[in-house]
Amino acid sequence: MIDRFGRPIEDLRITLTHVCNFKCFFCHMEGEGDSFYGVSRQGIVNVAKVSREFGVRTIKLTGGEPTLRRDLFEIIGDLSSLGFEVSMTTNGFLLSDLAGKLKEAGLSRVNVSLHGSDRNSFKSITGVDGFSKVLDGIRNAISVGLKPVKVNIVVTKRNLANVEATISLVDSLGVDEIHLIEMHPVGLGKNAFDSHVFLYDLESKLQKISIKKEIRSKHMRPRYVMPSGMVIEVVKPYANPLFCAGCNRIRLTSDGKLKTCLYREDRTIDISNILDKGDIAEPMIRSAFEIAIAIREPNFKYKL
Ligand SMILES: Nc1nc2c(ncn2[C@@H]2O[C@H](COP(=O)(O)OP(=O)(O)OP(=O)(O)O)[C@@H](O)[C@H]2O)c(=O)[nH]1
Ligand code: SF4
Ligand code: SF4
Repeated sequence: MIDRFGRPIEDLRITLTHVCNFKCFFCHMEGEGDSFYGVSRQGIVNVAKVSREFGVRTIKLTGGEPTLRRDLFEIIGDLSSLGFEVSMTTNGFLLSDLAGKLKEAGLSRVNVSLHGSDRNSFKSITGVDGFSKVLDGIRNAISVGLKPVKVNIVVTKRNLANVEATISLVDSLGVDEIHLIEMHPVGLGKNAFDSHVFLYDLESKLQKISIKKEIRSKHMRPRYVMPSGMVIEVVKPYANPLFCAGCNRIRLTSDGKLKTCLYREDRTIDISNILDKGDIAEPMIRSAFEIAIAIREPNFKYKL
């Protein structure tokens, strides 16, 4: 089903928890408030089932750090048996132990964040001495057959100087794709732009060394195919009307709201009280989806 701006809803992004074992200075917590533990397993299943009727086919699990959610394997199992492609975005700290079990549970693919090319740069951004553990996690994700394995690099003034080294390192690990991400100036108050970097310069370098350019329908993201075959996707989500024009997602927040846009607190529908309430849950969730599609709009728009 499409919204008033011709955009289908195909992807459900679920915040499983706000708990995290890292302290990245740019963390936007999916633009949500302070609820720590996400909605119940049954509530998630109910929302997912209804979302299928509206066209959702893929589910992204996020946080906080989703691997800290105790019933993660059960939730992945439920969602993949409903026929969804289930992927997860993680900081990778626990992946060296968990990748095999996640794959067995039904996870298709994984995005792992790696914001530095060495122990110190990694620690200065995440607040945790976890560089080699995350590298092990990435290697393990590849070896158990999660595919594609993508690595997220949020580019800021703190790591700009070693982004190219991080890209080379990631390429040498055999990763399928990199997301080069422009920092969201969200939730950082008046310091929001202190560390912000535009990606134009990096992108023009990629353009020169790539062997092919593609545009992904999701968020109209440009993708550059490197000589090794690895793809680098440039994610410029802020003040980018093209990005919003290709937005195909809806969110379930950790406190049980359907959220139509990352940036819009006023475009949410609170379904926390009915999410797992037996027979009334599904019809009520269905109405919430209808409302969500009716009020959904691109956050950044061209003014013609
Ligand atoms: N504005 C905005 N930014 C988003 C949205 N979804 C993802 N992003 C940005 O994209 C980055 C990468 O997100 P991921 O969760 O790793 O991946 P994904 O965007 O779901 O994409 P795939 O896994 O490639 O399908 C995030 O850190 C955000 O900066 C969205 O709906 N709106
Ligand atoms: S790992 Fe993700 S959720 Fe955790 S602090 Fe960093 S950006 Fe936030
Ligand atoms: S409409 Fe909102 S959620 Fe969608 S891409 Fe734009 S800012 Fe992100």
